[in-house]
Amino acid sequence: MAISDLEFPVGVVARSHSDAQHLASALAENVAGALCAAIDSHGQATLVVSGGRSPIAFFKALSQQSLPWNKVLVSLADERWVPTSHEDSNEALVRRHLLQGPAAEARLLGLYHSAGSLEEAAELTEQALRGLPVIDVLVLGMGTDGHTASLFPNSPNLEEALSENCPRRCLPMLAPSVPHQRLTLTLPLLRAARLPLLAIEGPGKLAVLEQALQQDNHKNMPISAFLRAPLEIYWCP
Ligand SMILES: O=C(O)[C@H](O)[C@@H](O)[C@H](O)[C@H](O)COP(=O)(O)O
Repeated sequence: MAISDLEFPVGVVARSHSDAQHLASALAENVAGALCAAIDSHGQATLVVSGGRSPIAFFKALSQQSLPWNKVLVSLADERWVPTSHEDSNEALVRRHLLQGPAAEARLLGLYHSAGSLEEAAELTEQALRGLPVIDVLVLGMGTDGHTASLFPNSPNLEEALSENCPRRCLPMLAPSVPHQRLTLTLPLLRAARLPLLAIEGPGKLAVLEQALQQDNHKNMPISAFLRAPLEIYWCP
């Protein structure tokens, strides 16, 4: 099966790439172009990316793009509630693979805060995110359970985080995989992105995407809350 076999809502564009490196290069060029357009339009650009393993090639390709990186603010769709020195930290991943070379000049608004509890940390992140402009470019990933960001099925707070009028920008979440404690941006903030992109790889995730399209159940497969216009999907076998 290929992504061209799937039926998407109007306004959702899905493209297949020959392999992970070609996907990463195409995604990096598209994101760089959108960041430049945002800077031309309103003087700065806000990029929100996801963590995990898949984005590393994309981060490396994007970091080498020539653009006014000093006018770019980078933040995260979610974070593991671990110190930024921890190997599982998404902030550390972004600093290690994206904020290098030309992109080292970008500013980073991380989500991690040390606190007595995950809930207290989420409150601190909520305050910090009050300064986040409208997201110009959002790059989401997807897990094989249909989660995106840290919007995990069956997680406490999921219903609130997926609410269209959720008053919070950030909520604490629990993941089935370690590190269990997470911080996630919520649906209204993510959905307000001017250019939302989804990057997934492999036949397994394509099957999950097909299931999410068929079920259209945000609680069971949170990714389905984002399978709507405008969305560009990048996939490779
Ligand atoms: O913190 C994270 O892990 C990500 O933000 C998460 O939402 C990721 O996008 C998916 O879990 C896919 O991860 P992989 O790219 O590693 O499959």
